[in-house]
Amino acid sequence: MSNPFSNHFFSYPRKEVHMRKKISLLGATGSIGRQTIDIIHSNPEKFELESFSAGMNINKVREIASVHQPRVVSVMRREDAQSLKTEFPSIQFVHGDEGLLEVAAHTNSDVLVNAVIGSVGLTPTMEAIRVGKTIAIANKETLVAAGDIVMAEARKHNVPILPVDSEHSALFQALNGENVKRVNRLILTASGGSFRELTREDLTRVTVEQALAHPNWSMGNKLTIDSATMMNKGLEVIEAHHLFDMPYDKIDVLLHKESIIHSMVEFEDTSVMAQLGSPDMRVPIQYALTYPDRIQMQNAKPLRLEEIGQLHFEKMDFVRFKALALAYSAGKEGGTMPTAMNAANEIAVGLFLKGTIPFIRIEEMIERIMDAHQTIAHPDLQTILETDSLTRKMVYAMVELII
Ligand SMILES: NC(=O)C1=CN([C@@H]2O[C@H](COP(=O)(O)OP(=O)(O)OC[C@H]3O[C@@H](n4cnc5c(N)ncnc54)[C@H](OP(=O)(O)O)[C@@H]3O)[C@@H](O)[C@H]2O)C=CC1
Ligand SMILES: CC(=O)[C@@H](O)[C@H](O)COP(=O)(O)O
Ligand SMILES: [Mn+2]
Repeated sequence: MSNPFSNHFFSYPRKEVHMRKKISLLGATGSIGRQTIDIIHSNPEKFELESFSAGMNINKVREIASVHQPRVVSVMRREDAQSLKTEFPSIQFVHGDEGLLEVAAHTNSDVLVNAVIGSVGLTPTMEAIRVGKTIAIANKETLVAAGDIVMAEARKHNVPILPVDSEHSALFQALNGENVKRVNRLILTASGGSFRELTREDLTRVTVEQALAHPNWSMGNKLTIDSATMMNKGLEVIEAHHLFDMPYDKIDVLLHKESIIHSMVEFEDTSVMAQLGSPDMRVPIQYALTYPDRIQMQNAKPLRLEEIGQLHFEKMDFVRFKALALAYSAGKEGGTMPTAMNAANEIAVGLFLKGTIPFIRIEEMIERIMDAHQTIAHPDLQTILETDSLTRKMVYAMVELII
């Protein structure tokens, strides 16, 4: 980059958002998806839902479709698409992987909000970048599985990748207008998740229900488990590496149980810029949609530090939170290793949620997959997709052997 103050994130002119943005939304029925719909619904003069995708929650699809009347909707199964078409004849219904591509890239939207869960978000994101859509990315697995390729494609097509994840939105805001060359380190805060007070011995006895009780955030099940294992922070370290082009030795994690400071940037002169707020994902979602402007938040939960009183910080313990150590190691290795780690995590978390494996086995399985994985350096998209698919099969085969 010739001008260090203007990478492709920060080169936008400072102006108010007057245009009514058309939005495509992957994962509309999920936690981020619903909050995105909430923002669109609260600001009809600013945003319009052009197209959306969902998986199996057809009742929620009906609800969103009847209120927003989008042009195109994708669902997972063909039979759902067919029956929805009879209920909403003016909407085009598509399905499956092709449907995700159609919603993400082939409708008349300005912005793709990628809020689907898992690396299934990768191919539609690549396609949306190729046709020049701005990407608001919540779906961290896409960047973990293929960050080098996604960011290179975004640079090639001059497409902004705007962070939605709360920590990355915080870093993005703290870096706004700064010289990224003067950064000492990025400091990602971590709540510690549902089991932050437990020892590793305690973790052998925890239940799915306990794991799903996050202390600060209401999120989808997979992410809530990732937060409890601390793999979420590992995925976020890799996400930050790609989004901000930052080496791993300049990305730290700090335990901060209140989730009020969403992350920080320390500069060479020792100044630290932090972004604070009540835990409310609508704030980073809306910021990604209005950037570089800001608009009022409906039903806001303003931060009142005098009511909170104290904020707490602790050094990260990489022995206790082994999944974070695995993620740093996968990120530093690069190539297909983060792809394999991510795929192993997705399957292992799914197995834990179904009650097939105990909580502590999640990280054990990831470690075994990483030990066995032969990293391919500088993979292309096809190699990434093959690694993802092969790793999933390997995890299932491993489970057959253990149970
Ligand atoms: N929730 C949060 O607060 C935050 C989330 N994120 C990230 O955002 C992403 C979404 O998270 P979250 O909203 O919690 O997830 P949810 O589980 O709540 O929602 C997932 C969405 O993806 C859909 N979906 C699931 N599998 C498929 C599939 N195979 N094909 C098509 N659609 C599918 C679901 O459809 P359906 O329900 O209809 O089956 C649903 O709409 C994740 O990457 C997460 O890490 C990042 C920061 C915060
Ligand atoms: C809200 C959000 O961004 C989540 O990804 C969050 O980071 C989970 O919190 P912890 O992983 O810190 O528990
Ligand atoms: Mn996060």
